[in-house]
Amino acid sequence: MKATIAKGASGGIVAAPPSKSYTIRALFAAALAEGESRISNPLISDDTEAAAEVLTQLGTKIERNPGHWSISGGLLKPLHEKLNCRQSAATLRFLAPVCAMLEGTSRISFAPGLALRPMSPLLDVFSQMGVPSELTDNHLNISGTGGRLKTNTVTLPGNISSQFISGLLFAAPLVKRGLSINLITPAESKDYLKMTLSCLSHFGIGVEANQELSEFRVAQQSYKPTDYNIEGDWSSASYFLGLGAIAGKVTVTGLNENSFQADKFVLNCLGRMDARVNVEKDAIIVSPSPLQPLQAGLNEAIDLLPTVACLAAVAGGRSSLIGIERARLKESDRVAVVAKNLKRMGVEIIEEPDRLTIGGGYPRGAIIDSFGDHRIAMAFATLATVCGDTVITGADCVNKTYPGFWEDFKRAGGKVTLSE
Ligand SMILES: O=C(O)C1=C[C@@H](OP(=O)(O)O)[C@@H](O)[C@H](O)C1
Ligand SMILES: C=C(OP(=O)(O)O)C(=O)O
Repeated sequence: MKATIAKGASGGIVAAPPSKSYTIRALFAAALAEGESRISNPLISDDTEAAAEVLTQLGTKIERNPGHWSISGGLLKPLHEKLNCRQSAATLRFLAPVCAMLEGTSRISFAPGLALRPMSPLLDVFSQMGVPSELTDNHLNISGTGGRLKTNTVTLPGNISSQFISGLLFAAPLVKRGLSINLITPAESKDYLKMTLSCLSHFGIGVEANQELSEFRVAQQSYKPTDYNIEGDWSSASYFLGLGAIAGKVTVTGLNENSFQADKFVLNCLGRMDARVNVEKDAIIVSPSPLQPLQAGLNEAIDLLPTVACLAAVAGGRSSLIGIERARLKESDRVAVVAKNLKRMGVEIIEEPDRLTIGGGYPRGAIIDSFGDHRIAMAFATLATVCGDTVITGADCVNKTYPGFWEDFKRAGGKVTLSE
């Protein structure tokens, strides 16, 4: 599908969709809790459907009602059909450790693109545990040992993906005599770990963690069923907060100002760029104004790279974004793809392994290759409102986390034509 973007966006009001990361966390916690849990305002997208599907295949009952899902969990057992994580790395990295704690073999599959993303740190942990696993292309077989491990202390790096640690934290309560997790390099994306700890606590799981989030102790314990409301997604909201800053006044509702979500950092970036931001009780209003260049480290809000790079492309000066190397390990090599597409728009850009230097100015219309990456498509749709004459290819990739994006883009006054 192609999205053709015309110049200008008059602005409007957009309700932030529910958080993808919290929806997947709540689904896993509810599936591990024996009894009935209720998840209100779940995100329905390809990633969350993948999580719901694999958990259903393991025995979770999910009843879909208007506005909430009722989850009957607690009795997970591997079947013999493939557990397909699709493109969702969070689903894969949370599912694999849980399957390692079940009795019997789980056969996991995932989209070819996901096979290009790191999994070895988790496989190394399974080897430490004495849990046999076998990864071939986009298939992962795990012979679960029912929580009986060779060791109750495991180590792994913290600077490749926080999802490995989150996945181990979800599985840890199932381990006989509990599990200790020690990071051999400092954790990055720490806010995502805070999201995991917060979700676990809500479902009755206590975790002892040190201040640096480099050591975790989890006793063997049972998840407790509960009700859980999903807050608005700051990553998805970032595109419309940015649109307000560069095109037309946008009001975004449904965001939690005190959220643990990493991408709340977009407010910090907008503020430092002199954007006109007004935070009200249940609304954030951003109005167009000349933007200042930005020097920022994004290693703790890695999904913001496309959004912030596109804002920097219209700032009055040269911006520098560092701490971005992990963005090369996402649905695309986002550093390279952002650089390639900004160059196509005539934006001056220097790409280095862990830094993008962006000369702000006046981007021109171009053909933007999303490389199938939802965050590339959404960020460049925002930028394209300043110049128009832009076609984004593979525009349906937004379905991974934001199926309603193009409708909301129009709601924010954006002018887009979708075609095959
Ligand atoms: O735990 C999560 O829900 C996520 C963690 C982040 O990954 P990393 O920790 O690998 O950076 C982020 O990129 C991803 O979109 C969602
Ligand atoms: C990288 C992302 O998700 P995941 O790692 O779960 O595939 C994302 O949503 O940008």
